[in-house]
Amino acid sequence: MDAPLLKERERATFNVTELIHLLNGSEEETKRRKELESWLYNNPVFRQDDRYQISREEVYERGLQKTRELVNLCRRKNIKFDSLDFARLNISTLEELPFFLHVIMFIPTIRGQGTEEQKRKWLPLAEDLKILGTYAQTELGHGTFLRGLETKATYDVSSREFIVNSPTITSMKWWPGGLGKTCNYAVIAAQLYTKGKCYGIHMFIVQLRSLEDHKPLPGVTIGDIGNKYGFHTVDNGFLRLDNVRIPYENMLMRYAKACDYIPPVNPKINYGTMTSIRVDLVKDASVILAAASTIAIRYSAVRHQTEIRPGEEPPVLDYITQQFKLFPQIATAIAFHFAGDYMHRIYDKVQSEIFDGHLSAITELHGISAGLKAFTTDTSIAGVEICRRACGGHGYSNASGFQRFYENWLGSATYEGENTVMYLQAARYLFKCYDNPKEAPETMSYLRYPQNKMEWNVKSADDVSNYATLITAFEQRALSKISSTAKKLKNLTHYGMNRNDAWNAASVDILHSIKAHCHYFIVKNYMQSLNHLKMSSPLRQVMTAVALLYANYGIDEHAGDFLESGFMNGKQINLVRAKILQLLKEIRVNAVAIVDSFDFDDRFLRSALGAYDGNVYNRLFKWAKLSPLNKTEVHSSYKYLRRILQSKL
Ligand SMILES: CCCCCCCC/C=C\CCCC(=O)SCCNC(=O)CCNC(=O)[C@H](O)C(C)(C)COP(=O)(O)OP(=O)(O)OC[C@H]1O[C@@H](n2cnc3c(N)ncnc32)[C@H](O)[C@@H]1OP(=O)(O)O
Ligand SMILES: Cc1cc2nc3c(=O)[nH]c(=O)nc-3n(C[C@H](O)[C@H](O)[C@H](O)COP(=O)(O)OP(=O)(O)OC[C@H]3O[C@@H](n4cnc5c(N)ncnc54)[C@H](O)[C@@H]3O)c2cc1C
Repeated sequence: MDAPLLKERERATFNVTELIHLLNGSEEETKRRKELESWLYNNPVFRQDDRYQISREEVYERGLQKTRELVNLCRRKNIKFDSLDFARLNISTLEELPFFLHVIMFIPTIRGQGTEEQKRKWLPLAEDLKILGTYAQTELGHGTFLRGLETKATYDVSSREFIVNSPTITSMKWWPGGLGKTCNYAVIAAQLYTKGKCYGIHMFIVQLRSLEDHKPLPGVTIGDIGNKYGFHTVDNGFLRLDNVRIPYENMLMRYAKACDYIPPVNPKINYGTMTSIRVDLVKDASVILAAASTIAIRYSAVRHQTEIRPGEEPPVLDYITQQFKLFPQIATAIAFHFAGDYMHRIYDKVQSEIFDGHLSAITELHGISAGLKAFTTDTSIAGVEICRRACGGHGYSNASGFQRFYENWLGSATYEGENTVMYLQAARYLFKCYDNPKEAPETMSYLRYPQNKMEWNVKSADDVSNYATLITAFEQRALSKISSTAKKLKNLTHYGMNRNDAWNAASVDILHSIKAHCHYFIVKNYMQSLNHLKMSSPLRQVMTAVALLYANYGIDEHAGDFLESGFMNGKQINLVRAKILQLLKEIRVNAVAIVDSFDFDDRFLRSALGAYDGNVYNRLFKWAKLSPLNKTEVHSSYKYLRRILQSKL
């Protein structure tokens, strides 16, 4: 163990194990998670970290090898795909496997939208991996605008079949994970046509490849869409269907019937699978940012550079600017951890209502999950990059471990709902509640009260250490944005603009409003979660400092909003900034211990900079020697170099 990290750990003022169990939910949860991880990481197939030295094809092949090992493990240990245990295993693999769409979207869509008969037929096949499916909704021409999707499923009454067709090049399915080479089935989103009338998007189970030799079936043109920023193990694919016939029973009909069409009670119930992933992405944002913070903090405690006082080369973690970069990332990761817990609670509650036939809450769930998905993924993507940059040159090396997180996580601003679109969807719900405050859910209860002007009763740095005053600050900032935007929308329509054009004209203000609302919700949920949790006083002192940092940092980051709302003045902003510096100093002694509490296995981080023992430089050198260029002392391309060296200019 590198001495600096040892010293850092000895200085901690709280019990790391207590925080590990708190973040995991309990000691039993911690034990179970570590047991699952050990099964995974003790398998050499999962220890391959030479992924940047092999080709895309080899990376894909490794992905299938890992899939095989994961599936065998699940079978040996009787771990079901819809279990919490599998979810833990999945995040430990960073869900990079070619078949993960099968688990996170194909099966859930059948489970959520199939009739009992359809579930009896398809779920055993899917859960036993007799078939491998993906979720094929996005097309070359449309990903966001689902009502604009062009794939057609036309009901042929005479044969009791659907004819599924890609009428144009833009109607080709494009992006679905595992579609290119892995999956032999898909749930296809298509416009349902019956008796000459279009009834909108419905989901259809379509076989794409032979179960005998995996060759594409007649009428199916299919393949990989090529290299991307990340998810190199995943064969995101394209699919063109040329009048492929499927049985009537292959349309998922829990909520709608095709023959003599019966519409779903709420047409958006077909969008339910996307909502479930958005809910997961909130917690994933916490995991990704916590992993990046772990790497950056441990490295910053080991990396000594330049001088504060002559003759002393301190760990870069002693620089206040380094603390100002990194400690808010730790705080954000914990804030999003609690937001993810909240999202899962709400999701489970609404899901049980839906299964009882009450669909009213799906709009609220959509409004909340769309906003938090956008807010937490945007923020965590930026946070990972802050962590990487804080590690200087070695942060730029693949040996740092950042690229694996960053390249996969970058996509979260786009997949499962492009973030701007998700913000605007959440805003649509927020402004509806603003106009009808009595219908506002608990997360928007502040809209119910008269918007009386308030001033922040803050006179000293101590006042910005009070959860209630901080929550009020974020509430007033959000209210100020929402009410001024609502006024703008009203004026636009008052002077003759129609509602849609007014919405578009005010959409930048609308974006600011929903982001302010999400920020308020995260702060409030974070602080209320800590208040409800039992913990020792040393740990509560640390967690309080981190939560206060999250809130005060948020005020400083958006000071203009808080001043514009008239709720705060310049003097109070300076009190906030003073508080931030005081909190950085307070957190410094525990920084390494806090990231130790995230409890990431080195084999998950795969980082020469963030390994638990802090043995950075030997790990960097060992990693560099793996470079394919170092297989020989003189590279075979020397022949070109020699000509360059011998050529005359
Ligand atoms: C690295 C570690 C972790 C990695 C983890 C990786 C996991 C995932 C990785 C990859 C998988 C990615 C899979 C995909 O990307 S699948 C495809 C995702 N696609 C989308 O999300 C499409 C986004 N577009 C839409 O959802 C819709 O087009 C829309 C933007 C919502 C608009 O829909 P529409 O035009 O029909 O609706 P309107 O705007 O006219 O009206 C909105 C009303 O509908 C209600 N609504 C909309 N969506 C929903 C929903 N999902 N649930 C419930 N209700 C919904 C909305 O509330 C409005 O209701 P109102 O009452 O106001 O009319
Ligand atoms: C890694 C990855 C994996 C994926 N996996 C799958 C999968 O398994 N299955 C699947 O079906 N799809 C998948 N997708 C596709 C993904 O869901 C879509 O790319 C996503 O929904 C965005 O749609 P789009 O590409 O059409 O973007 P667009 O909507 O075309 O976005 C382009 C720009 O237009 C803006 N814009 C669009 N509409 C509006 C609006 N109404 N108001 C304001 N601005 C707007 C957006 O903000 C954005 O800036 C995946 C994508 C990625 C990157």
